[in-house]
Amino acid sequence: MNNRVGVVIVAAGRGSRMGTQESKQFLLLRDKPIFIHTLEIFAAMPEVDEMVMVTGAEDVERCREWIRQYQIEKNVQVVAGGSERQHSVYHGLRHLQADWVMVHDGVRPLIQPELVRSCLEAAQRTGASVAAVPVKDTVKQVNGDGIITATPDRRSLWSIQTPQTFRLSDLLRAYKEAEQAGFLGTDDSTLVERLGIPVTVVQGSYKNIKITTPEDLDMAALWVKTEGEDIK
Ligand SMILES: Nc1ccn([C@@H]2O[C@H](COP(=O)(O)OP(=O)(O)OP(=O)(O)O)[C@@H](O)[C@H]2O)c(=O)n1
Ligand SMILES: C[C@](O)(CO)[C@H](O)COP(=O)(O)O
Repeated sequence: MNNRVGVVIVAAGRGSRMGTQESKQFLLLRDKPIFIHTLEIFAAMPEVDEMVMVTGAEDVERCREWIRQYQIEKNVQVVAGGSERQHSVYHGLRHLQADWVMVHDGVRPLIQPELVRSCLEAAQRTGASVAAVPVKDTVKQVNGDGIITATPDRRSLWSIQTPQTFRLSDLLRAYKEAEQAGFLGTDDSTLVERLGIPVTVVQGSYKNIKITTPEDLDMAALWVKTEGEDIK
């Protein structure tokens, strides 16, 4: 069966909104670097056949060392990324031979294996999937003068997370076409949507946060799995 699953973990950003000197993916969450929590979840899953981690060129060696130190269960290729998330993902994809690819942010360490499995199952059933949660707040569109111009119907709005799961061939084509068109998106799905491929939304978790600003790290520290205690 052609169902081999590859995972690309992107962790090549600078974390400018976190405001720390150290890139946020290397900050300690409880006792270990954020990205190690993320790798451990995917590496422990039998469904995952290949793993690639993308990081800054200057961080490749220390990431390999951390991966050895924390005895990550699977072989993880560590490769250099680019100046935008989109470039980093594209670099990572080129190192996979799998049939399916799950792209996940290294700074979403609270991902749970059950959600990863739901995303994979949905993608293999429908062709493509993203994890997402319904928006809880009222969302406004605001113009450059700070004036509200529209209030979209919240019932159709979802906050998009990762994992984002696709056929590797579709995602490579989406990335190639976006690059040729000079199109830059903030997630992987946007590039696949441009090809007219339907993408299924999988109900994610409000705890699957992207650690972006300092208060996110505080929340994650409260929620992170500790000995004998689950974060669900
Ligand atoms: N050139 C980049 C930019 C981002 N990412 C990764 O994409 C994920 C989501 O990006 P974001 O939270 O925006 O991270 P940063 O770009 O690091 O944050 P900021 O925008 O605050 O600088 C992170 O795991 C980040 O490391 C990446 O691999 N390569
Ligand atoms: C892919 C993503 O996690 C979906 O929410 C997100 O778009 C990437 O982070 P950024 O802050 O938009 O760069």
